[in-house]
Amino acid sequence: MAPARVETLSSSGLESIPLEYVRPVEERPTDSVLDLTDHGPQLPVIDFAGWHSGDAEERKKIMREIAEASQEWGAMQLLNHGISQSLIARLQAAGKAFFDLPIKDKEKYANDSGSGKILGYGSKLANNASGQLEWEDYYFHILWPEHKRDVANTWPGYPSDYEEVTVAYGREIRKLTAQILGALSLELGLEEGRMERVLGGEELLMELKINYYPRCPQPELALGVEAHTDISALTFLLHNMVPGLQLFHHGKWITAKCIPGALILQLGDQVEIMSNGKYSSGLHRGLVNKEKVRISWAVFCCPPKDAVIGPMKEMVDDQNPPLFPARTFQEHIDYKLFRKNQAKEKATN
Ligand SMILES: Oc1cc(O)c2c(c1)O[C@H](c1ccc(O)c(O)c1)[C@@H](O)[C@H]2O
Ligand SMILES: O=C(O)CCC(=O)C(=O)O
Repeated sequence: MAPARVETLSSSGLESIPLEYVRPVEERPTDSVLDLTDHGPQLPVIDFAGWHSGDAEERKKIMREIAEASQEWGAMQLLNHGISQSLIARLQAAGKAFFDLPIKDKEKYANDSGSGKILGYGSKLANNASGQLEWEDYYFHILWPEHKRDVANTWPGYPSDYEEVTVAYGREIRKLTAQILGALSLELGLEEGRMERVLGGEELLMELKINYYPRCPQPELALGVEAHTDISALTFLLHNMVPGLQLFHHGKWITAKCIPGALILQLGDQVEIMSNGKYSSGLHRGLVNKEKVRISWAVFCCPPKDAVIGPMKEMVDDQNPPLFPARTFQEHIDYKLFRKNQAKEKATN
């Protein structure tokens, strides 16, 4: 049976959400997500404008800021990242046009996430004992490299420019990925191309997940995405200027400000593992609200599934023993997304 779409629930006019969406008390959002008046700590904002200026000092300053944000927050907002705002606007218009289709048309692209087939249109299935669900529907497909994307069978066929704009956006994100991995490598005292090579070089994989968070009648009880760290190496995130992303920082959930033109960069587990904990994979979650639909576009940059990722040898010595076991990316996915071999992992970690 096809899982219930959150959009169907939302548009049915119900006043209270089904029990599966009610989070345990300790997970519920306590602060109002729309209260952005707090003058407390905020996600670092890094201006990338000087990166291409040819000024070596300017580039060093940006690299330092990226490394500091990666240690302190595991996330940052990037301004003047080099991706044109018109391309971003077209990408977002295409994704929104797809989700604006009637549900029956989107169902033609439905995935089978219960069998581990997550490509296509889907909604989260419970993968834990408590059976908790997230208040979102999504579309998930491979973006890069070209030979791994099956546009005809796994990408939205509507709107007609979806493929053109999404491919163009993927190309830009791939360039930015190389720049960020270069900065992170140099800041660890490594050669610029080191981390990109470990992550597969030309075979580095990028996946796009469009998160669609319908209006929720009881946002104080639900979560759009539950608290997690990304399994990827890097995640680049765009959104439709509706607040909702929260980062866990020094024991507190901080709502990311919506900054026009900014791209949010989230560090994932693979970078934390490779750097042996020098960089951190930021814990984050997504809230929902009563008034507005929220949409976000996450590009997950990952190693190929069979790549074995562990702490890089330069990061390990007598004073810095390995903090993580080496394992294939597929093993990491199975453990974190599908909770396979959990008992074994618990016993060995
Ligand atoms: O490469 C990644 C990195 C991630 O951080 C995630 C991902 C893939 O996929 C998750 C996902 C997508 C679709 C589903 O049906 C899932 O059960 C999980 C995604 O949410 C994310 O954490
Ligand atoms: O929508 C967001 O802001 C966060 C999305 C996210 O964390 C995810 O898709 O893994």
